[in-house]
Amino acid sequence: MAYLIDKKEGILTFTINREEKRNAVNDEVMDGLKEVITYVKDHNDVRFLVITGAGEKSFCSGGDLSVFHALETEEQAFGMLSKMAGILYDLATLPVPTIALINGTAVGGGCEIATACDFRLVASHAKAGFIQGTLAITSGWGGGTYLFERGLRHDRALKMLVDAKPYDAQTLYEIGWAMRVYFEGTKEEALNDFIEHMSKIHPSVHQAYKEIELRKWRESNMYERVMEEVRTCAKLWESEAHHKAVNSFLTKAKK
Ligand SMILES: CC[C@@H](C(=O)O)C(=O)SCCNC(=O)CCNC(=O)[C@H](O)C(C)(C)COP(=O)(O)OP(=O)(O)OC[C@H]1O[C@@H](n2cnc3c(N)ncnc32)[C@H](O)[C@@H]1OP(=O)(O)O
Repeated sequence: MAYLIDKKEGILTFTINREEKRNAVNDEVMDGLKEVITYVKDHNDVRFLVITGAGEKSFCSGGDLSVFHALETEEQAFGMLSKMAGILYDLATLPVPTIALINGTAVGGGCEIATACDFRLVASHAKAGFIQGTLAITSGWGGGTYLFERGLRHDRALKMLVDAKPYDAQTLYEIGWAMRVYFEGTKEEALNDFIEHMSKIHPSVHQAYKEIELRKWRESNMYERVMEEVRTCAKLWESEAHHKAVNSFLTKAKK
């Protein structure tokens, strides 16, 4: 199975389970993520939604290029990008705190998933970056739009996007993208430590604080802004430069 779902004591954990592909996102992962988000929306027994990746190497390496490389035109790319952008918008607007438990490398769309979450807990060996620029595209799942909403200094957020390279955990903490870096123990221990105090607060309080942020997003047309980001990426997607870069990654991997 491309993903695992676990629910214990109000913590719903979604694990991308494609270690051999560095937890790249395919349609099955997208559909699984949609399923858990819908569950959280429709039930009141979830206090925290946690997203993580299987193994220690990777949180998520973004879209599965071996699958999505088949999408050639702007229109075809828009279909895939807008599907995942819609899922991440639903994730970002959930009424419960969401936590990206970053157990390893988070690049491309993986960095977007993490940025759509409220909190980013990062393993000290992990790296993260919006590497889409190296493929001659921008972020296309809304991640750029979320990054500018996450309170990082504007120059740091913009640099992270235009650098298009993975940053180490210390740098991610210094620029304000990572909330905490964990150095020892398991990721589960790091998570438990992180939510210990929050768990004691009544869920209605968490919900009320999240609503404050969501009100601001609705007023500033957040959904429309995310979809504009998707359109921009879809336009770049059909360029020769993009297809050449992806082809080069896929053929390099096979050598
Ligand atoms: C499509 C949406 C778009 C968006 O809107 O954001 C994106 O997500 S674009 C970004 C797509 N992602 C990438 O470009 C990252 C590609 N991967 C890597 O750079 C590296 O794999 C890594 C994540 C830094 C890990 O490096 P390493 O540990 O050295 O592993 P390998 O490179 O050897 O990979 C092992 C294995 O996994 C396959 N793989 C990795 N990432 C992807 C991917 N995103 N899509 C498909 N396959 C991927 C890689 O090809 C290797 O496969 P095999 O050769 O068959 O073992």
